[in-house]
Amino acid sequence: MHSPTLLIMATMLMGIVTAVLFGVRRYNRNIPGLTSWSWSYLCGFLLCINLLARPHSPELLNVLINQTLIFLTAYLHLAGSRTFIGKPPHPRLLAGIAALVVIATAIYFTLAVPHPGARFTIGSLVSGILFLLAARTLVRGGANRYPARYFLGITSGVHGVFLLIRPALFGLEPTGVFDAGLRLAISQFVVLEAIMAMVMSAFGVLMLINEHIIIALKRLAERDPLTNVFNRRSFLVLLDKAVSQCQRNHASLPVLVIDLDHFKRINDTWGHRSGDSALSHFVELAAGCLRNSDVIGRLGGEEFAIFLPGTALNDALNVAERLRGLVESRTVSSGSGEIPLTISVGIAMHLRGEAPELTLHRADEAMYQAKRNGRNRVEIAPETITDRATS
Ligand SMILES: Nc1nc2c(ncn2[C@@H]2O[C@H](COP(=O)(O)OP(=O)(O)OP(=O)(O)O)[C@@H](O)[C@H]2O)c(=O)[nH]1
Repeated sequence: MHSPTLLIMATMLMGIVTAVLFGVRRYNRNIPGLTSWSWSYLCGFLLCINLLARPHSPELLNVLINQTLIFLTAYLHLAGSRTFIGKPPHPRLLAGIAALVVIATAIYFTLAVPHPGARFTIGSLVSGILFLLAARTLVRGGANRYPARYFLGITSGVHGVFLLIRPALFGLEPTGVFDAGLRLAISQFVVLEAIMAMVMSAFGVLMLINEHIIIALKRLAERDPLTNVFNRRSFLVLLDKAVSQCQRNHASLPVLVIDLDHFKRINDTWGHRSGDSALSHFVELAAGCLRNSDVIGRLGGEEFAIFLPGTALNDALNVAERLRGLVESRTVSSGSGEIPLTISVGIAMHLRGEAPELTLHRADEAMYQAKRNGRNRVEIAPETITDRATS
């Protein structure tokens, strides 16, 4: 294909992808990495325009813009990938030094020792390394819940490797008609590869954004926004599953219902914000007492529930007592002062064949019994439901 046509095609594609990414970013500013990726594509788009303008602009200016944009495209791709994975950006000083080396060598190989091949090689090597670093970040990254990071990682890696080896392709100096033709074919392949890498990376970025939005929506639907534990609906779904599993494995399943004592008084005395802090404080303490397999949820207001799969009644009682003691011993730090807090806990063991809601109900009854018996205590539910007396 005609080289300028290829370049025009690349410019148009780059422009479209840049516009799409900036459009997505406008409505999703909290997606990590998206800002850097959008700017990376913008730099790629400007790079294409600069290449198109090469015959009509002063050489040094064109070369400087070119090398800077090549560096920025790759560096911002790396920065976006690191941010998305949750890593801090690379030290600015290091990035600044790398950029200076690229620009200084561009000036040197334009004014002092004119050598387009050397400029091309340095630009390719630096951006190749940056793309490989981005690939490593994405593939190794800790965010296992985003499968698309492998796609973007592999795409970045393949492009990075190609950037490293492509200067060697141009080492085939044209000495005759055949070599000149080969050289043209290689240049066209370089542009085609860049287009392919750009389109694939854009797919990868958009797939990652999609996965991020789906996970965020799922989280919103499943979690309590204040304490980040499961909401009532999700807790009941998980309890249902745990009941089936424990019945299959003949394992015990204690359910705890926990209520913060005199919570209204905390709100009335220290303010609603302090009440919110007390809720988060309790969840933090509870999380420290639980195993990975234990599940905590907020049933509503100041009432929480926990189930402990495979735990015997005595051990569940120990966990509940430990939590009760911990909450009693640690005041809630709020802007208005140190707030004392206690909890009342009810424990019910799931009975074979019993509906999960009924187990939860018996634990709730036991919790109310704890309230009636003076609060700041743990009660175990009988195996049958008693009528609730007023607290
Ligand atoms: N700050 C805050 N308060 C809440 C939230 N949800 C419910 N509440 C308040 O929690 C209080 C619960 O009060 P009550 O049901 O009377 O219970 P209590 O004061 O804890 O009394 P006992 O349970 O009998 O110890 C109410 O004042 C609710 O407005 C919340 O998300 N944040």
